[in-house]
Amino acid sequence: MQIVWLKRDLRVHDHRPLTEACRAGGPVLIVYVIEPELWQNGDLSERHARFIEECLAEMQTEVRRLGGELYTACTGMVSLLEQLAADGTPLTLYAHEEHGKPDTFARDMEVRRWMKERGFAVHEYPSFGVTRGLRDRKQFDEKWQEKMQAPLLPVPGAIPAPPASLPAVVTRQTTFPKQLALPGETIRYGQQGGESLGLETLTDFLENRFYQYRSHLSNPISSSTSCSRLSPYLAWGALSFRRAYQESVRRLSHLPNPQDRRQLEAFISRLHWHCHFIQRLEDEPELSERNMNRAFDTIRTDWDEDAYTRWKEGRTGIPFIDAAMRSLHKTGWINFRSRAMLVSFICNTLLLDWQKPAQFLARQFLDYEPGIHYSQMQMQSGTTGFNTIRIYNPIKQGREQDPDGRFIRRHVPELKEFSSDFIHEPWKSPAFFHSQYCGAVVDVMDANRRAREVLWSVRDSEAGVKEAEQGLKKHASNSRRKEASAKKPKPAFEQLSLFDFDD
Ligand SMILES: Cc1cc2nc3c(=O)[nH]c(=O)nc-3n(C[C@H](O)[C@H](O)[C@H](O)COP(=O)(O)OP(=O)(O)OC[C@H]3O[C@@H](n4cnc5c(N)ncnc54)[C@H](O)[C@@H]3O)c2cc1C
Repeated sequence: MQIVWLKRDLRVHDHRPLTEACRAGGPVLIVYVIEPELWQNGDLSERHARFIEECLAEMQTEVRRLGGELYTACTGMVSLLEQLAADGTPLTLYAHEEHGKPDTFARDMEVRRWMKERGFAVHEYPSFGVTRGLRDRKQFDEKWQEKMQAPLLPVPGAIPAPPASLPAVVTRQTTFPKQLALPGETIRYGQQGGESLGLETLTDFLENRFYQYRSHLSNPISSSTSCSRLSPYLAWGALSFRRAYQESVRRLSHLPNPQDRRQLEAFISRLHWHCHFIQRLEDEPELSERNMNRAFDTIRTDWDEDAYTRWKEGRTGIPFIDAAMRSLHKTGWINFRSRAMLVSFICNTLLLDWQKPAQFLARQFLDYEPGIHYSQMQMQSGTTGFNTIRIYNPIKQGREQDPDGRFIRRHVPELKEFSSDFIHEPWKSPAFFHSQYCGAVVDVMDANRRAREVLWSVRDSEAGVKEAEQGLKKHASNSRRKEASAKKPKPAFEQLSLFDFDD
């Protein structure tokens, strides 16, 4: 029996495991395994499950049209394999590589061991531009290009029927069992899953929406349409990453206007970053559980549950922070700048450790992708030791990105009546005490000053510098390494310039 093990690849086009399993002949079992242990690991939530269900429902229709069947099974993967092989049926497994935290790595190793011990073959294929077992980070770009240039695979012409009898745990349902009791709520105004919506989003972006991509990247309102909004489709594999890249490059080749080209080039460079950051976690999955630069282990040892709760609930009393958090609750998406600012606030301004906030944000981001997420958490809280330390002033950010306070008024109704003069610092208004809005959890200027001292003293310490050199060697891009070796003067304690997002 050929088994196509679906993971973060919920589509039928450009799907190598599906293509190869169909070519091999014999019955094909296409299965999405809902592994309760992984779903309880703290990063996954109800909104992810809904999005996956929507992807699976559409995929099932397509698979049936081609003669096959799609199943789900709620159990551990090894347990499923045991049940499938119980009657002596030989198994062959086809899957994409998954780039996750130590738990998915451990699970994959267990599956491989189990299959090998029984003489069953496992065929694993790269998911996008990340290379498993990359020996030298300098080879990353070349290997990325190779993968991106490979031709797209068509949807199989026909999918062989599934085996006649299957264990009871395998079902045709594409919904998650209620008893999993996943954390979080469904999204009220979010994106929906499915391959056709992923493709539609790509086409719409490349035809109509990319013209202001770079210019509006950090605006909290206009970025929601000027950004591609491809992230959940890429994260759950409802859209082939290679296809997104190839179609973007094709579109670029037909753009004569340099201004338009710059916008689209900025987008394409982010597709490269996608894999660059995921490669970090692939090379060192423990980065989801500890500081990259261990010198930072000596700080952020105190915990403030009250401040953490207020941050999670969008009740810090800092309007731009609260608007970003509440918007994220409702939609499952905020732009890069807002994500970075939320992390800077909790981990730098309030000096709390990044791990609990990382898990909380993972559950909120519909596009949760472990490799990007944990690499960015470490970058934004300064714990890589080789990236610029970014300590945002959310009041200044609010004035710059939301000058008239439209975004704030939309998400923080307590401030609806405040004029633009006071919307970013409502406590300065004589009317503040009549409002229902909470007082600020911290004096941002004082707290940021303290954070700078603490973070830079660790970064500049002997241990901090030594660790940073190792991290740079192992994880930084070629351009970042060259930049460091050119011994540029250390950046001043300033806000990040708009496009200085390089690793
Ligand atoms: C703390 C933090 C956590 C993040 N967690 C995630 C996450 O879990 N999943 C995720 O997809 N992105 C994450 N990002 C990166 C980025 O914010 C989102 O990719 C982007 O906002 C998604 O919207 P979009 O698809 O419209 O992006 P666009 O700007 O249109 O970019 C297109 C694609 O490029 C990739 N990309 C864009 N920006 C980055 C970046 N800075 N680093 C790596 N890849 C990038 C994504 O795949 C994105 O879908 C995080 C950023 C921060 C600061």
